[in-house]
Amino acid sequence: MNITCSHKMVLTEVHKLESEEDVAVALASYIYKLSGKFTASGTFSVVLSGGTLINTLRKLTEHPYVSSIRWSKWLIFFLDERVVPLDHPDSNFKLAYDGFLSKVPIPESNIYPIKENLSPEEAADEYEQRLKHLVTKNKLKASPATGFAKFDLMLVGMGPEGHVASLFCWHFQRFEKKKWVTFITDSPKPPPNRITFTLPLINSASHVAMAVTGEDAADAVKMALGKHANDHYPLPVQKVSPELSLTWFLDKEATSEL
Ligand SMILES: O=C1O[C@H](COP(=O)(O)O)[C@@H](O)[C@H](O)[C@H]1O
Repeated sequence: MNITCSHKMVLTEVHKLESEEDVAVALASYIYKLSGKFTASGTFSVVLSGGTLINTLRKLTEHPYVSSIRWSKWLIFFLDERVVPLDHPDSNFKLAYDGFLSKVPIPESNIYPIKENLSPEEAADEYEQRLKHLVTKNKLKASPATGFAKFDLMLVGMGPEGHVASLFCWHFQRFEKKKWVTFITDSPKPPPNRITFTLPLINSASHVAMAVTGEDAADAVKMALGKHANDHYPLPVQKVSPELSLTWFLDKEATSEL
């Protein structure tokens, strides 16, 4: 494991693990410990990405975690979402529900999917307003440093070209500075219509765990963590810098180019 500190004093840990199974085991243990810390005194706000991350969470649905985590204190949000009905095969909510949320006792009222039947722009605005309302009602913390909502933990996956959430390399959404949630109608990865947390919102979180597995991710992992990381036009993943800690969970294939 490597440990470094950036100029923002973000603790960065890199766990290079043997297999995807080892990543799932290590990620569950990490989440369990953080959950214990936050739920001892309040709620635990968790943001889920879609993609392979959801399957990597599978150990949480098994013994010993399923019966020992204080699930009733969890609040669930979505890092990005495809603008499709919630029961559509492309929906990140459906993926998360089928693979994770339906298997653990988180109260339905603590889960915050996007609203259906809105345009991408309307859906992004609606989600942002809902987050702001939750901050006003003290159901979500706010970052004193940025004023954005401060989620306790974001669980983030990465696409093979280094995208995180629905922030893609050659798309302007990655440079958004003011909005909390924005939208895209020409996503290079289908489906085209999506909403996404912006980098300032992502970087206001306390903790981010990056779970990245498989050979397809190796080039982007090299760009993000290798000696010759591209500082001139960094990949979206290289701009992830939460307030307290950034923890990478990688399998052997994902680190094969390091
Ligand atoms: O489209 C998306 O892609 C990313 C990465 O997915 P993966 O399958 O390569 O892990 C995902 O994190 C994001 O939530 C999703 O909408």
